[in-house]
Amino acid sequence: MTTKFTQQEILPLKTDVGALGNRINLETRANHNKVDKMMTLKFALAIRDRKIYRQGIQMYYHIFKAIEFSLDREFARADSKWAPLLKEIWKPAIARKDRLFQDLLFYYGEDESKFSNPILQQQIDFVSHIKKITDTKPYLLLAYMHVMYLALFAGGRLFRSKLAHATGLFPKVPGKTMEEVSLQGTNFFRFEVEDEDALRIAYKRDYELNTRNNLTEAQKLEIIEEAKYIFDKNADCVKEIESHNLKRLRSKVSYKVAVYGYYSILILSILVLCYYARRIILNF
Ligand code: HEM
Repeated sequence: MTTKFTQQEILPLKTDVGALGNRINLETRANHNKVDKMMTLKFALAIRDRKIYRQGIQMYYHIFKAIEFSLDREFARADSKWAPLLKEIWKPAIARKDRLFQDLLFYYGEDESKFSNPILQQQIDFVSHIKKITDTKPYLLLAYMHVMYLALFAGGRLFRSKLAHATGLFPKVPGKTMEEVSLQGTNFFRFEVEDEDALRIAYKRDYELNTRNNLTEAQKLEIIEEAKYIFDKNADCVKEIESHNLKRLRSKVSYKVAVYGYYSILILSILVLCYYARRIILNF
């Protein structure tokens, strides 16, 4: 992509409250701030531990896979009223499912069976919600197309710069530099285009052009409500990963306590037995 757009020419000003994207941002500010604070903390931990990091991107794999499945399903419907509008906005370079798949293969040692289906309940519920709700109301995909994909150009960029310095995340691979290895595990945050900003602006422009006059006010309000739900579900899924890890850690600790406890009691009993046996023998 070579075209350079100037932001002022193409995009609605942030103060333009008629633009659906701006309305979503305004109405979800509190939800965004909550998820932003939570994820900044969790991300700092995740990039120190490969296992936690891959759980995080696995969650996003399932979410983006469900969105892109639902988009493709709509595009394939010959009689779809919404497919032409959605196609005007959608850009194949923005798709994330396949890139996350590549990252996950890297982190799970090429074993697809370890991540192909969600196992945590919040993720299972969110995925089934996305597929179901967009089946009957395809225009709700517009909430996902704004919230999930534009996040990549804002918070996603911050994540990418932090990832570049997260050397502990990447394994040492003989014959490869750390930079080469890190490229294999960070496809999610990169776009295969010449000019990433041009992609973002074209996407936002087409979103605005196609949503301003082609939706009823009631549909716009539903999209805004769905956007709030998306932020809240993101937070729920992150919280669930944390409590899942805590549970596993606790069960490991209690297992150790149980095992060590058993051996300690055994050794103590042997010592007590020896002590009394010695006393009995000495008394004879
Ligand atoms: C550590 C986590 C995050 C940080 C630091 C962060 C940061 C940011 C920043 C700096 C902006 C630009 C604000 C502006 O231009 O006025 C932004 C916008 C945005 N973020 Fe986040 N964000 C985070 C997480 C998320 C998540 C998890 C989502 C979605 C689930 C999200 C969705 C969005 C959206 C939709 C926008 C508006 C983009 C646009 O209109 O172009 N963010 N974020």
